[in-house]
Amino acid sequence: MTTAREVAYDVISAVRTSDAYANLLLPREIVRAGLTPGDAALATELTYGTLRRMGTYDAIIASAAGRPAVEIDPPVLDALRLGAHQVLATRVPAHAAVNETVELARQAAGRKITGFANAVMRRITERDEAAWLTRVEGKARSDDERLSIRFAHPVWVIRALRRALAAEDRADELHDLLAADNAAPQVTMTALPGLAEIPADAVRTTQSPIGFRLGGGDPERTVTASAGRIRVQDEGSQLAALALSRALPVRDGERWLDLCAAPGGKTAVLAAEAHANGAVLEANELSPARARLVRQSVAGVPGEVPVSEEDGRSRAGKGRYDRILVDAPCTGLGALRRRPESRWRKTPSDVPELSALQAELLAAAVEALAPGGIVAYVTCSPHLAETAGVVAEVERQFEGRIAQLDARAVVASVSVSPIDLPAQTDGSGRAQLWPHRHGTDAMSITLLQRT
Ligand SMILES: C[S@@+](CC[C@H](N)C(=O)[O-])C[C@H]1O[C@@H](n2cnc3c(N)ncnc32)[C@H](O)[C@@H]1O
Repeated sequence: MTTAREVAYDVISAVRTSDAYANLLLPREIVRAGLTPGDAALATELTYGTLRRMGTYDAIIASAAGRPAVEIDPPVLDALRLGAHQVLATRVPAHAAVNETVELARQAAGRKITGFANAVMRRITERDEAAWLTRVEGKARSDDERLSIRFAHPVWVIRALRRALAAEDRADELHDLLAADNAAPQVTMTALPGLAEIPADAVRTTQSPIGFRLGGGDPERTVTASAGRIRVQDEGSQLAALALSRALPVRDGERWLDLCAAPGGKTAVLAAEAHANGAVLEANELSPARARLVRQSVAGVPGEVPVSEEDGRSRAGKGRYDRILVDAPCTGLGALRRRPESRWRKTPSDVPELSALQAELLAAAVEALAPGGIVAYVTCSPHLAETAGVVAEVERQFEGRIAQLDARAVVASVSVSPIDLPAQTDGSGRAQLWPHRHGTDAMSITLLQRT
């Protein structure tokens, strides 16, 4: 029988050895192991917690082992990371965590490693997390490196997040943001507008008018029972889709396009909004496998949403549209809570490549707008190169032909209760959502209108 710890270990190993995504692999492994709901929750906490805080644990393990983490045999290091997480951040009894870790290390690397694994784990149990942090932070060479160890974010990500907060004069919120990135997000759901009701016993979200959280029970069961009209979706994604559909009153017969649609969460909201307001929606997704997810996502909405499988840069110009969503491929630095390993995988060199593609997708969308049409440029990254930088470049390209709408005012008008969206120091209308401030992914929303 496979235990919760073994499932967590296998997923953590697969993330390292085969670039697996924990959020996709873990649910499959939980089913395969036949874990009870309690053990499934434990496996999830252990996997996500260990992967998120890996940088911190590596510094602690290195100190306890007296050698850099990179010099430890990787399968053994994975076991120690999982062990450190249990000892320092969960209520798993220390002796159980030590024994299990030594056993995992033995299975991975043989008997000869048990003495080492045992010694490192015992040393880790000698201090609590706060004492370890004080000790390992003392070795940092800069303030950013200290933050990097304490909050388990790479230094370049910390700098990018600080700059994005400073762009709205809120750099003092950096610690809150980094802490929020390390907490498990609550499961938020959406009832597609006009097609499903928010359950009476649910807690409504305070910003999105179509969002809620279940008081208890299984979200998947609610989704299935609704025939796809209730979906799991971050509240920020709900606001981003509504910012486009509700920016201006909808005229009958408007044509809408979702240019980078998969897996289709925002497509489903747009499809429901289009259906309710007499507009027609088309969707597009480059990856055929992911385009299938988009088709599934709109299955619960009456009417047809054709889904093409093309490069958005050439697809956009095949029509004239009144509203286009460009929810562009991005670094995902705004969704670190959800994808625990991603912060360690992304590199600064991903940014220029992605921002070049983002600018091309946005330019193609602007080109395809009918007069008066609007494009919502959305990223689940707050990195300024992917947000303000891309928009500034496209504004230069289309000078005199596009105007920026006040996305902050639109999001505020959609929001159920007052929402804290400070002005951007660049004077733009961009709305930036944050995990620590809004409880959402860090979505950036810009609205551009063709004049
Ligand atoms: C951020 S995701 C979109 C999320 C989606 N809007 C949702 O809410 O579920 C970006 C998508 O763009 C797709 N993509 C990447 N390059 C593309 C391109 N050149 N043209 C169209 N889609 C692209 C990716 O496969 C990915 O599915």
